[in-house]
Amino acid sequence: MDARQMKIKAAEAALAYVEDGMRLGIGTGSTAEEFVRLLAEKVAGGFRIEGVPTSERTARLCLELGVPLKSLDELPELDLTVDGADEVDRKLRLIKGGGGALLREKIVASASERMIVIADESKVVDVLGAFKLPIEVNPFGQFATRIAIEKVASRLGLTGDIVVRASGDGPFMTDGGHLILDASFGRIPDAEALASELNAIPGVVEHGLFIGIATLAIIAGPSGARVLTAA
Ligand SMILES: O=C(CO)[C@H](O)[C@H](O)COP(=O)(O)O
Repeated sequence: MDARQMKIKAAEAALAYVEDGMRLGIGTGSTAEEFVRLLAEKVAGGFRIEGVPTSERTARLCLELGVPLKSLDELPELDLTVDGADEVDRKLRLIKGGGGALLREKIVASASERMIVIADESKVVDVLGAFKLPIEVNPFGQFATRIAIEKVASRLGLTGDIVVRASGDGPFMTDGGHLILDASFGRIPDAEALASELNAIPGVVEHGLFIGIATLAIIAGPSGARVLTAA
């Protein structure tokens, strides 16, 4: 089974949790896009859902494939969000934001009763942090914000480069008009402490640590999909 087939397997398994009439948060990234494709087939067959996309990219795909969309303001309470992740640990703590959509992803998932993560085995880790932690920051005062992040990291014993994410010739801009700083901290032994320290920095809009948000993960490997619940 190749990488794409594993993503499809995880997406298929997640679809079994989606019920007719649900208000559904729809994630961003290549795994979430497999989910959108499968969902679109069900919708074409008469299945009714109302979707809230977590990015402009996902919104475009949904519209192209006929998945009905609403804004989060129209549907501020959702039944379920299905989304990918860059890392997931055994307590279902996540790093997200590889696709730069972490702010909307976190808002949508937090407005949902449940969040199901879909991923392949390569995303499961013992300790978060091998994937660079995306931190979304306001462009205003970005250097001051970076210094504040470095100070917080150093207090927690974390070091490593913090780099502005690029896109083409310029910086990558999120759907909300912010920058992403990718922090190469390596292993993050206390994700809760880092999350709350980052939340306290005014220029930090959001960060990619999702703690206490995911309720279930569907992890696909070469022999099929398995369900991961918080240890
Ligand atoms: O957080 C995300 C986007 O902001 C994605 O869900 C994450 O990057 C995983 O993407 P993929 O399924 O392509 O590996």
